[in-house]
Amino acid sequence: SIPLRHGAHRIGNRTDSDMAHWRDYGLGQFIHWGLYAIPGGFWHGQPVNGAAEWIRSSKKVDPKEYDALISQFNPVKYDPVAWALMAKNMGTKYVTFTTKHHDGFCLWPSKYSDFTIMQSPWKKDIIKPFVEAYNKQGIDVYLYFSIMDWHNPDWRYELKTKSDSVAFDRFKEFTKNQLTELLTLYPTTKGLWFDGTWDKSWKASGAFSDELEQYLKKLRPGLVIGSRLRADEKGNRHLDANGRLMGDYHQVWERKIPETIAEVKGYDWECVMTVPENQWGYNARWSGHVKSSSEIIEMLANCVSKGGNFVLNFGPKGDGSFREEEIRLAKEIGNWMAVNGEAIYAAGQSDFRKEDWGYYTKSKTSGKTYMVVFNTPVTNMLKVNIPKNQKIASQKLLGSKQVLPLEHIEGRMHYIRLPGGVRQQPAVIELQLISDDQKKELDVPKT
Ligand SMILES: COc1ccc([C@H]2[C@H](O)[C@H](O)[C@H](C)N2C)cc1
Repeated sequence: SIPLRHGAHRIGNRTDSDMAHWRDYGLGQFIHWGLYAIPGGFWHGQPVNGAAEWIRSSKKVDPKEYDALISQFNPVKYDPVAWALMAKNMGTKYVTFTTKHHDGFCLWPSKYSDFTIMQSPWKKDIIKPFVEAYNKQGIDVYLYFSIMDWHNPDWRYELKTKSDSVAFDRFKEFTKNQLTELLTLYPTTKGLWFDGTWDKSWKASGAFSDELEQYLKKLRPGLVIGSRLRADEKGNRHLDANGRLMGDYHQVWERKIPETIAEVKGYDWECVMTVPENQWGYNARWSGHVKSSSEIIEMLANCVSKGGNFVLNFGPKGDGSFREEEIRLAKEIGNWMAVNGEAIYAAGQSDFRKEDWGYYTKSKTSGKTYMVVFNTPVTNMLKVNIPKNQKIASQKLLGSKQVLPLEHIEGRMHYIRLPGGVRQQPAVIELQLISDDQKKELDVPKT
């Protein structure tokens, strides 16, 4: 292998309890909120193509004109307690919240910037009440932080000259100071979600990114940081020059889910997903396909069946309220999670062979296996191929606890009959399994 000083420092996944807790989340919420929510995808009354939180860049807005949005940021409907309750009712276990997106606007009172919530009419810390409200609901908080900062004059896309490097050295110091602020002001933060690290300047700063990660983890032992922060000294991201993951989990899954378990490569991972095709910040005009709760629940089960977490994004409006579609989605997902959460929470990949009707998950706590059924066959007969020396002791529909008929076909092939009827959401069947020898004991007639 290639000798690296700033590549992966660990072979395999983290084995500590903080990471085990992260693995068990199942369902998370992402929230993108900032100045971009004010224009909401429109500029001078015209819709702007691209993601709403990128409007400054995609519309090539004059920085002074864009930054002037700060004088309009007065979110009178911002209610972090209500936000946290909506997340709780959705069944959310962790939330990732934008502290600073690419535009450089800080939602916390940073001492190192003149472009923060304190210079807006709101004049109060947004992050602190958010963290308190979510933690009160038992939801862990992760902070999103964009390294790329369009507002900071020391930001560079690439380091061409000596003066570029001098400026970028100031920028790196600024970055480290802001991250220190965040971990100090919000000590219950469980992890940092980095973004804006694809440019040449950062890819040339592998050593710094490595030292920064080690510094942050020393400041907050147990902190969870994914693979979007680091570059190795050769400019590789996510995987180092030896193909090893740099970071605690794989963050490549942005609006995409691994097709096969092989693509997961055994790493911890999460998928982050938007409701419309590609809008993270509030956009007044959602065009293209908007996902239904059924589609989202299918993605959630898909991720958990492959050992990952699924994080759904919400983009509050400039005034701090949520749009109707997102409120409805949170409710519908929450209704399903209330009945079927045991198939998602502290669950992961099962050893059953994947079938067409949907996904298997396996609970790490109950040991039970779950069938999350999306595509009911016309026969209502669900194929189940039981792994070697295992037997199904019971098969019940979650929610109704109804025992379903099990028919042995041949060998390890069985059918479970799903009750007919039209369903809006996937059905979940709980399988209680026992090993063959256990079954023999059970079969021995009591003397
Ligand atoms: C260049 O393509 C990009 C760049 C950045 C993103 C940002 C989005 O603004 C959002 O913050 C997402 C999590 N992030 C990857 C998305 C696509």
